[in-house]
Amino acid sequence: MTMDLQTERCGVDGAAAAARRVIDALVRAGDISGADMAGIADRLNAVADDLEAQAPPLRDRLVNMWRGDGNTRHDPAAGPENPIAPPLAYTGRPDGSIESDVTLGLPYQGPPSSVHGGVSALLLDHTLGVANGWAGTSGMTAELTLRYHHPTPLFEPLTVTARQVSVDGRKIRTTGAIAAAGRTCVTAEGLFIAKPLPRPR
Ligand SMILES: CCCCCCCC/C=C\CCCCCCCC(=O)SCCNC(=O)CCNC(=O)[C@H](O)C(C)(C)COP(=O)(O)OP(=O)(O)OC[C@H]1O[C@@H](n2cnc3c(N)ncnc32)[C@H](O)[C@@H]1OP(=O)(O)O
Repeated sequence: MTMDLQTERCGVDGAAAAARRVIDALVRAGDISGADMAGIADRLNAVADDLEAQAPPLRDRLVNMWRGDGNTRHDPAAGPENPIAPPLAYTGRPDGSIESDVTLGLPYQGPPSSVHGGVSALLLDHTLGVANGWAGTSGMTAELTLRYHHPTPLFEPLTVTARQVSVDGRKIRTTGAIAAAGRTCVTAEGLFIAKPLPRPR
C-alpha cells in the first residue's frame, strides 16, 4: 500500500512545492550568485504579506490541520503542505515495514555534502511513528537512540525504512534506518508510549 499523502489534491500542495523550490534555490545561490537578493527579499515579503493577510484564525487552521482521524498532511517530514518537509512518501509492505525513497539537497546539509544529523533524526523519528501507525498501535516518542555509522550523502537517493518490533502494554519499540546505495548510514531505535493526544476540534 502506498500512503496517499502525495496524491490528494490540495491547492496548498502546489504552493508548498514552489516554496520548497525557492528554499533550495536560495541556499544554492547564496551571495556569490549575482542575483538581486534585495529585490528577491522584497518579492518574497510581498508573498508573505499576502498569505498573512488572508490566513484564518490560528485555531481554525489547527482544527483544519487535524481534521478526520487519519493521516495528517502538515508534518515537517512527510507533509506535502509543509515546505520544510522533503517530503517523504511512504510505501507500506505486507511484512509490516514501511519505506520511503528520497533525495535531499543543500537545505538539509550538515557536514560537507552530507545530511545534517538532526535532519536524519527528524526523518527517522517520523518514519518510526508512521511505522507504528502502519502496524496499528501508535504512541509518543519517549526515547530515540540514533547511531550514525557513515555520513549520509546529499544529492543521492536515500532509502528510509522502519518497522514496529514489539508492543508491551503501552510501550512500543520500533527500529529504522537510512541507507544510501545499499550502505546503512544511520540506524534508530525508538521507545514510544501509547498516549493519544486529543485532536483540536
Ligand atoms: C504506507 C504506510 C501507511 C501508514 C499509515 C500510518 C499513519 C500514521 C500517521 C501519522 C504518523 C505520525 C507520526 C508522528 C511521529 C512523531 C512522533 C513525535 O515526535 S512525538 C513528540 C515527541 N515526544 C514527546 O513530546 C513526548 C513527551 N513525553 C510525554 O508526553 C510523556 O513523558 C510520555 C507520553 C512519553 C509518557 O508519559 P505518561 O505519563 O503517559 O506515561 P508514564 O506513566 O510516565 O510512563 C509509562 C511507562 O513508560 C515508561 N517510560 C516513559 N517514558 C520513558 C522513557 N523516556 N524511557 C523509558 N521508559 C519510559 C515509564 O517508566 C512507564 O513504564 P512502567 O509502566 O512503569 O513500566
